Amino acid sequence: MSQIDLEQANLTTLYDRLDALRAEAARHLAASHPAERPYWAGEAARLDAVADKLCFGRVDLDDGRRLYVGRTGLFDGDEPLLIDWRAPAARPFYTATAAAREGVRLRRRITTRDRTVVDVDDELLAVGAVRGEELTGDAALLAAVTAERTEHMPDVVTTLQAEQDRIIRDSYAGVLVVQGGPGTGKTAVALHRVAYLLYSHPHLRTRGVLVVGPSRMFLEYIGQVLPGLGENSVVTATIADLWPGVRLERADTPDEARHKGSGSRAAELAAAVRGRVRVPDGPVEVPFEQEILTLRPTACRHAVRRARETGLPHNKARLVFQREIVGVLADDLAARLEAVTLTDSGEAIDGGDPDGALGEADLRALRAAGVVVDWSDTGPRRLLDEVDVAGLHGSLLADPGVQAAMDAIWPPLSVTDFVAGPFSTADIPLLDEAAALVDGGDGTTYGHVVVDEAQELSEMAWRMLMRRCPSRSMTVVGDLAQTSDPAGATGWDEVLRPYVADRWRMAELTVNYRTPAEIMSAANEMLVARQPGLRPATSVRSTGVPPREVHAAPAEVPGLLAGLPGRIAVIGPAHRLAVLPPLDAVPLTPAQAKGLEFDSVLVVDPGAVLDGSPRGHNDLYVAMTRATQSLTTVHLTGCGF
Ligand SMILES: Nc1ncnc2c1ncn2[C@@H]1O[C@H](COP(=O)(O)OP(=O)(O)OP(=O)(O)O)[C@@H](O)[C@H]1O
Repeated sequence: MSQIDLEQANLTTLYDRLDALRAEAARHLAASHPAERPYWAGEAARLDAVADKLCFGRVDLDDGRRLYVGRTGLFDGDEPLLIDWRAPAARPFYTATAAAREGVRLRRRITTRDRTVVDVDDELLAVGAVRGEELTGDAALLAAVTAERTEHMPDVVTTLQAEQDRIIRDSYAGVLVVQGGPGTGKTAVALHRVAYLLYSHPHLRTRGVLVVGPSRMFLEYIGQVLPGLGENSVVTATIADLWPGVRLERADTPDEARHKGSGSRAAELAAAVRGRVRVPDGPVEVPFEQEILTLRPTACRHAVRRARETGLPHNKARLVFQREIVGVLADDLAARLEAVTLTDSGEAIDGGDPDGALGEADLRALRAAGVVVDWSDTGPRRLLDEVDVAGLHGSLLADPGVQAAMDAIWPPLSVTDFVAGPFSTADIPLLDEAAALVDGGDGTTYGHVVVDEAQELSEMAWRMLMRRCPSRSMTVVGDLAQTSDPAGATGWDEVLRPYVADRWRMAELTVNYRTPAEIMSAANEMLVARQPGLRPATSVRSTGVPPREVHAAPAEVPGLLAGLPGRIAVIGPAHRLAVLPPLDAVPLTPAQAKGLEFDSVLVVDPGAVLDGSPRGHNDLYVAMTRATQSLTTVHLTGCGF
């Protein structure tokens, strides 16, 4: 029996088992109690998702055991048929090398199409040269990285590399920063890490995981990775998506973006909200029913202090303030009601009975104030018991005159009192900050947050994300050399320290799986000239084809696309893209191209990209490093720029 036949027999057993589980899930879905159906629907979707490339690896161990590794765990009774790639037992499949074998004698990569084994690729680790921590599975990896790109990012679970695996399985606690050059798999690693964390920390399924990306297009591009790994419960969003319902109608200048993104806006907003509480200089007269009550500044100050001590957002602390003020007014009112009825010496006046019982007028006043009066009780008594006082509080609170007096001191506020439209993206964190100060926001939080292209986030955007992640369990993915937002990050420590002190750690990725060496070297040369000290990532392959540089009129650009391989992007400043004729390619600005990749890339007017913003060199670097096969830079001619 050939090795392929042998693996085919095993694969058939695995699919039989999977089919049995799918049939069981379908049966439960049809027959179970409605409350249980969402679970079975999720399980059925998960089992469907893992069916493609169900099993992709095998390790033979020194102790004679043979383990198959795949997208999910499958068992025959207690006997493991297939180990989930996230299980500890599967780890050596990714990390074992000839130098550190971890008990692995042989690693086999199994390539399947539909339910058929088409290839097996063996690495014998027990013998052979010791090469340190080399890339594993070269043939499978090269096939993966040279494959033509589609509009969706593929998962790379079959060819994860050791340096990536270490990051994926890193501890859940604290903030892990994954820094690495373009194409080093930061996004891929972050998404596989989410799948791993959901597997190893099931409580995250209820607490939720949020993945934040730079654009909707990017989120669509990565959108199939987690479902393909059987994980359907993760929320993906841009910063703007986290504040739904706002129309983004303006673009900021770099200076405006920097200003709006600066952390000092937080203190300013806090001061502005605080400043809306105004204690009066002198006594305030408060009309209530037939009475004019008095509020003194000391009482107001005391109430304000009590409200502030709670630390609640403005509109919630307002209720505490009101309770305090109403307490003061109620005392004032009670004293007056008593005074109407009895003098200090206990004499009845103003219609009261000599025995101290209430007169008709008093009873009417009390009833108007919402105080419950026991009509059968005519003997002397304290006028207001606890129930009366509560009733009085309610009446005072509901009274428009009292409300107006309190609102003049501690008004109800709304977010738009502080951040006004038309809004830009940089206003979103300001709106969120204002909401946190005014009413506490919607309070949605997650158990783990992944931030992709994290170098782009302003200090205000970080505040917004930290509010959604009280556990501070985060995976932060980025490349400081690709920062293009004027308010973006220049160092991870300065970004994270305010929130987690030194509870953050950095892992680096060093191998570029996307961009061939020839393109990478041109991009690095361009960047290093403007930003010395950059440590370029090593490309995993070279194509022998250097980037092309051409001069062409806009009308000639479509002709430049002819013969380019695969999916093509044309990347340039918006006003340059606007002068091009319709193209059979995806037109993108460098900001829109963030995180995406294409087989072929045409960068239009690199000079204009460089001059387009203070971080133009980072934009050009991003544009050049999107290509997996071919890069052309086009200097536009004949259009009077
Ligand atoms: N282990 C791997 N096996 C196969 N392909 C891989 C592997 N790691 C990464 N890749 C591929 O390399 C490409 C780049 O990955 P990814 O987009 O995650 O990089 P990145 O570091 O986020 O890039 P950038 O910062 O430039 O956006 C993707 O096509 C990804 O599928």
